[in-house]
Amino acid sequence: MKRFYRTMASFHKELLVAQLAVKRASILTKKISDEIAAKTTGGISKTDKSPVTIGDFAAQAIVINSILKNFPSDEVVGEEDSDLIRQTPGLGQNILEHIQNVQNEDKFSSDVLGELSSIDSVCSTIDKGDSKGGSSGRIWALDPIDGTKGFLRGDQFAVCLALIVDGEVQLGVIGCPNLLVDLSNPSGKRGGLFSAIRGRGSYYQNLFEEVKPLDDQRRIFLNNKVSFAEAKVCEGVEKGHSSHELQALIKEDLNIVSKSLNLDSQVKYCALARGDAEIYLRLPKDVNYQEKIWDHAAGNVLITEAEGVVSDIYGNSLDFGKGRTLQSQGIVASSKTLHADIIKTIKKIIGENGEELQKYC
Ligand SMILES: Nc1ncnc2c1ncn2[C@@H]1O[C@H](COP(=O)(O)OS(=O)(=O)O)[C@@H](OP(=O)(O)O)[C@H]1O
Ligand SMILES: [Mg+2]
Ligand SMILES: [Mg+2]
Ligand SMILES: [Mg+2]
Repeated sequence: MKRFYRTMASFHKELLVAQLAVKRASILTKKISDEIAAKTTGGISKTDKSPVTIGDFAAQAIVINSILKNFPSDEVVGEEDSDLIRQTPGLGQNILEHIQNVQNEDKFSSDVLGELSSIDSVCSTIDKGDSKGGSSGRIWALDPIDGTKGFLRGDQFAVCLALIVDGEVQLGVIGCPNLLVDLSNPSGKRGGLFSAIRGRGSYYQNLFEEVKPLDDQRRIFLNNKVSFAEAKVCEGVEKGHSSHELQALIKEDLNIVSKSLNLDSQVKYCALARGDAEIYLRLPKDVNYQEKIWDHAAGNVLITEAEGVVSDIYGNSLDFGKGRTLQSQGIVASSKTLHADIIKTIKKIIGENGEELQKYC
């Protein structure tokens, strides 16, 4: 019965809510990103020393409020919590002001998304992202700003939202406020909205235009006609998030000659899905690091629905039903035609079961 429900589900309402909420959060974060680029604002450190900004908190509040207004029984796995806001004088007021500004600017979406009007409701909404995840029920995975380090540099970042049903990602929406519409035109327009529904395909439209029905958006695919000699690779920017050393060895072994595209956040998945590159390598920098589900859920369905493949570094598909983390190592996403050879090369370098992996971490 569950399987029947899944194949019949269209997720139309979920998609509309997700797209409008991601767009609203993207307008807000883009404004802050531009202020950061102009050096008028900055970030704060969490207890684990990773960065967080008013943008992360405000975006999480907006998106969770929108989801729970429409689907009150759903759960959310969100990256942030409100502890720091409650401990820092003035922070809550600052976040609320940003939220209210975007609600005014984006007023016509308020019928669907609702509005937040107090610091208390902002904090309690952020804390509703505390689901433990798991393999049953409807659970949204939210990264309000993925690539916070990129965001703080004025580079790439993304607002990422996915719906996981019974452990399987069914829908993903990613807003990329700083992504060029055309990578070959650096002074051109920016802003991409990427959406995918399992069984329906992956789609793209300009982020800052009115959200269109899927059929009026551009259907996108990975480039499946490219050899390693022509292939372009996406890698992260931060050397602490993936092993650039090991990635260089893999590229060398596969005779990949083109210069990598270094992009923060799930924008890497979006670049592949749009055909800007064919391979995404994320080899672990720490053997014990567990990737978070919100860092990969939306990108996962975007790639598979664009006729690509995503796996861990051993070629196994990713399991989004294990909790708040993926209990696997690293990520390899690529065109179908290239994936098996990439995994073969990785195993040749690190060993069939990663016996040599530690050397590169
Ligand atoms: N050690 C380690 N290994 C792997 N990943 C880590 C690690 N530490 C942090 N993170 C997560 O990386 C998320 C950002 O990933 P990016 O793809 O933007 O990184 S990068 O492009 O390589 O710089 C980042 O997400 P955000 O916090 O949302 O920015 C983290 O969840
Ligand atoms: Mg973070
Ligand atoms: Mg992230
Ligand atoms: Mg984040």
